[in-house]
Amino acid sequence: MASTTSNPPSASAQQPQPQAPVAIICIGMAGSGKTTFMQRINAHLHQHHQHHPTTTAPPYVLNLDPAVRSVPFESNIDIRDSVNYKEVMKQYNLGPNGGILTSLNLFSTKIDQVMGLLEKRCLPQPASQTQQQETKTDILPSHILIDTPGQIEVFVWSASGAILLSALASSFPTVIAYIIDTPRTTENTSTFMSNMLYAISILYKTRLPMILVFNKTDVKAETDAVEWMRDFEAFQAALKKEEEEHEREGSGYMGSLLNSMSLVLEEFYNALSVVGVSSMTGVGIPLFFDAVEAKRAEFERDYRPEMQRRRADAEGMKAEMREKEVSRMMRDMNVSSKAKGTGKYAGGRVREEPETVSDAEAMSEDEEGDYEGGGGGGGGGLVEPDEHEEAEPSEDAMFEEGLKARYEAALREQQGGPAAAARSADYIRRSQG
Ligand SMILES: Nc1nc2c(ncn2[C@@H]2O[C@H](COP(=O)(O)OP(=O)(O)OP(=O)(O)O)[C@@H](O)[C@H]2O)c(=O)[nH]1
Repeated sequence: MASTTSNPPSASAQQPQPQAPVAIICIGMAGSGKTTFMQRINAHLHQHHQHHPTTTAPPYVLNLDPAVRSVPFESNIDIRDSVNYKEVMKQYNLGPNGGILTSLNLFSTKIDQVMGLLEKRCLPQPASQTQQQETKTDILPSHILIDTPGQIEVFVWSASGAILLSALASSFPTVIAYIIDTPRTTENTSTFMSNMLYAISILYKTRLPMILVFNKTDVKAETDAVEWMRDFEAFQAALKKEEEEHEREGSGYMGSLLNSMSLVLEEFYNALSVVGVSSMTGVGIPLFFDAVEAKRAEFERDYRPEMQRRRADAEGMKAEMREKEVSRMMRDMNVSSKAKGTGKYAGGRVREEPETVSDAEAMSEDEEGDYEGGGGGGGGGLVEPDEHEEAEPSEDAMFEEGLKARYEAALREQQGGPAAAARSADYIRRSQG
């Protein structure tokens, strides 16, 4: 397991300024201590900045919890500045969760502005702009801290959450800090397992590197949790002990499920960094920043190429569809060229255009004679009306219509280039009326 609990104290202070700051998204169940943790890491980075004012910048902070009454830290971007959660609840007649979700949806429609601001403040600007501000020596923040609503599912499983996360991860190395209330989670093995399964679902949904932050270690150390993760036999022993202590009826099913889960989850545990912290006292915070640095490297190494691959796949699928359209058009054009004289229809009659009124009259008389059938009239030139000839005009019309539709479709496909995020944002904007 990639536990960082035995790592040396933070080296982040001595590290050179990275190109792009790492975005730390704090996710945790209500009461896990997420906000206190945010406050603590924010204070840690501010303190670091005070010690190295010429080489470091304070973190850039975002609050995405619309329902929080007051945050004990200053945010550079606060969802509450653009969305009034209470008003949203009233206006849309929603409960607390619906209010948070709708507020996030409304906020995500501003994702372009948010990202524009973030990139302006946290990424090196093009030379022309920096030259204009030559007098200022801009030191960029090395961390972007993001607080999220305690209603995890509202953030992680909503379209707006996905939009915000994917927009962030496409501009910055992004890491999830999953905050866990250690005393509560290690109360028993089933609570522990439930929390781990929840963390897994977040990991697989967001597909971002994750650090498990066992908080409140001043109340209870994270050692039990770490042992249960490292050694499934230790977990199974704890489970057995619980069963004996409580003489649980029908615990056989639960017991064997938890046993099996502990084996299955080994792979998942290996992918995680684990740190024990106390947001109250600050113990373990430097270790957390070490874990962030490790995850930043992991993001660049594994996640970014994977993200780019997924994007290329999506683009590839679009290109494949376009390719199919083109080949269908080419096939149709081939048929058309045959129809116009190179294929089996080439022998068909080609109607000459009349040049004068008398020509036209003569031609129409000829035609009448032709189509009247019977042996009379026309002297030797009588031709049976060709079925194809009858069908030809409508086939042409159909072809042209189909071609037009396909051109339009191809055009739409080409113009449908905006990022999925922007499209979804637009969808949300429209659905909000
Ligand atoms: N002893 C101890 N208490 C903590 C620690 N971190 C947070 N708490 C307490 O846990 C409670 C919840 O903390 P919050 O930071 O409000 O938790 P939250 O996850 O942001 O909660 P929501 O705002 O409801 O999402 C508060 O009473 C904190 O004082 C810690 O490290 N040690």
